[in-house]
Amino acid sequence: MAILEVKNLRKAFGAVQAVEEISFSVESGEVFTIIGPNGAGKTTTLEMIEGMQTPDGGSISINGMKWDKEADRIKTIIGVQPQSSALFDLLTVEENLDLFASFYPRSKHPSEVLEMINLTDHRRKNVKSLSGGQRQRLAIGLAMISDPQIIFLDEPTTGLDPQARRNIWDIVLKLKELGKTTILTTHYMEEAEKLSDRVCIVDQGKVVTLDTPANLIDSLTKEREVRLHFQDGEAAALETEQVAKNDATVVRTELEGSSLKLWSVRPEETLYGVFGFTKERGYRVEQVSIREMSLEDVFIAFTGKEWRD
Ligand SMILES: Nc1ncnc2c1ncn2[C@@H]1O[C@H](COP(=O)(O)OP(=O)(O)OP(=O)(O)O)[C@@H](O)[C@H]1O
Repeated sequence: MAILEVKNLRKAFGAVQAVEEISFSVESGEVFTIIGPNGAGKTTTLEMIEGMQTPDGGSISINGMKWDKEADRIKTIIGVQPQSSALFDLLTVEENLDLFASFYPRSKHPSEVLEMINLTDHRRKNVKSLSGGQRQRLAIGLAMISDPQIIFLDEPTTGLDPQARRNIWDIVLKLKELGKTTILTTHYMEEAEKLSDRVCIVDQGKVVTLDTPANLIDSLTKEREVRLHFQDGEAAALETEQVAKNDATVVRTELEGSSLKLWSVRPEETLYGVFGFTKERGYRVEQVSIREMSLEDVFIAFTGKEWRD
């Protein structure tokens, strides 16, 4: 069942069309990730769904409810961690959670949230003494305190080191186990690929593609890059390139010194052929790799833009 439905969403700031045409629906229990270049309209889209910006056009339905009619009820089922969170620096972690819990008629017990965000041992620390990753985990905890069904996380891992990022991934996975729906934006492809049930790529205020990470990767060309490095130098690589060029599975080749790159539609078959030849000649190949396509390749293919990490 779709818990969130967004149709033909539009928003301009003066002459800037931040969101031009965004439509998607999110199923209950999904981790749904929006990625896109800087200024693509991700935050504006999230803020409209969260009720913080009014769309110029289009519709938003959250569990069948609309902002103009049932704002109070919508607020009880969503939790928001904005890109820059306002935490009370002079209060402790636990006091921040207690305070936010007091805003809601029903909330989770702060100790339960502390466990989920792995801050139980730090609960008596002042927020100002927390690390960046701990602050971000607390911000997510505050979004979770009302036990919402849908949680919005806007770039929760930006600027964090790899370990702190992984700690946040653990929280997203725990939320999924609890059957919550998570709407995420991120600048890290690895994160989108690892956590998301579906990924929506937006560019210039429009959805350019939307599917599971695996389907998006499969939708790319079937060519894979095969790399070989020859111990016997350039001549061996050159000779092998000539043979590979006549192989029907090889689409194109590139030679760089003793390294040979082959783009193949059936890498395994290509390698059988190549190794048949190198064995016959007694050439030694010291490194072989097949580069798999990633979400980053999908991003580049659909937006024509390089990804920045
Ligand atoms: N309040 C505002 N006033 C004027 N322009 C705005 C405002 N908010 C966003 N914009 C513009 O709208 C466009 C989309 O911005 P938005 O923040 O939604 O993009 P984003 O995809 O979230 O970018 P980033 O990845 O950098 O966070 C940008 O050109 C931005 O400068």
